[in-house]
Amino acid sequence: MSFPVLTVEDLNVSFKTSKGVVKANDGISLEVREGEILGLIGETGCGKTTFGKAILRLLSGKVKLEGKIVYRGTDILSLPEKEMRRFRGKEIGIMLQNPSACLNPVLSAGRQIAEIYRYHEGMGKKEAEKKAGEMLELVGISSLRKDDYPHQFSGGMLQRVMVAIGLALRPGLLIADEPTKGLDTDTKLQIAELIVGLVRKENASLLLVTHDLELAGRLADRIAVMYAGEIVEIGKAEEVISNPGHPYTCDLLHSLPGKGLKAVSGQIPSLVSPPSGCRYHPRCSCRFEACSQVRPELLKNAGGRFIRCLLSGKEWKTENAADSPIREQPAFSCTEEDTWHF
Ligand SMILES: Nc1ncnc2c1ncn2[C@@H]1O[C@H](COP(=O)(O)OP(=O)(O)OP(=O)(O)O)[C@@H](O)[C@H]1O
Ligand code: NI
Repeated sequence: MSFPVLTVEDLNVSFKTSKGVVKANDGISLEVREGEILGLIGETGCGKTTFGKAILRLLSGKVKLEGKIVYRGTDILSLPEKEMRRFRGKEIGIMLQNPSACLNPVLSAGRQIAEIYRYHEGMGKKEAEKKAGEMLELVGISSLRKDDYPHQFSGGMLQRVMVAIGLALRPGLLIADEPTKGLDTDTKLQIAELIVGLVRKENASLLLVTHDLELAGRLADRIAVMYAGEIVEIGKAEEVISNPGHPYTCDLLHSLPGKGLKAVSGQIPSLVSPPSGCRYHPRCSCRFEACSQVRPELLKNAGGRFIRCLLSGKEWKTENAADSPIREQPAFSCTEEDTWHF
């Protein structure tokens, strides 16, 4: 098994807001391994972008970060800001959501890429522009368009520019936050395949943040499922998709167009005061009494899958019966006859 390049341990991220403290990431632990594509999925507001940005310390506002983030031996949370600026893009690249907001509207695409080489690698103007042109070609844009401004590109083309920026310094890990959002189906797949192809060619790793489970199922090696600031399941992509271990993953699968389009019922929970016990219990069709009282841990099962659900644990306890399990529950199983394939 390949070794982890990024290890996140017990990451807590909270924002102080007028409505209270938002715990956007609550005890997240996961690793991204060398050469792997890890899909991070979950509904809107569950904390995916917060997680991606926390890795590169890009969060702003009244934010508190606790835990450990280590990339190839570098403890990111204790790097001085000056070193952090060198680290971003060079060691870990990031493509943030919404290219038109990330790109500078008054600089040409080529110039924005060239600036990266000038800043990080001290290249002269000519050389940096030549490299920028090569990078554009690599992502499928003619270098003849290097002097075009962001508004002259289509949505798909702008995403290609973002890919060029994210990979300009050949980082070992790329974080791509919803890189296909707002694109039509064909373009979506083209962009996702472009990113995956380039990452694989470099033997780099990819953290693919998306709420598109189908895309993650198709392209990722492993999938991590997030719910209300927590990871509820991590496992091999084909296993998570063919046999979801958490009721939430199962419900997400049923919400896909080809699988019934049954939206996950109930409300997305508040991250200021999340539900007690298992955070998914108010929406879970498999819940039993203990689910509202006992907070399940993320436990590894015999198949190497991590699942945070009382139904997948062998024994569980409630506050009232601290010493003995009240009863054994059958393991959760997703009620779907045909198997899932992407
Ligand atoms: N700078 C901030 N200040 C205050 N709250 C924030 C900030 N950034 C994010 N949040 C809150 O943290 C929670 C998680 O947001 P986040 O953007 O990480 O979710 P997400 O899973 O990426 O959602 P989406 O799929 O919509 O992009 C939300 O409740 C959001 O309102
Ligand atoms: Ni997001």
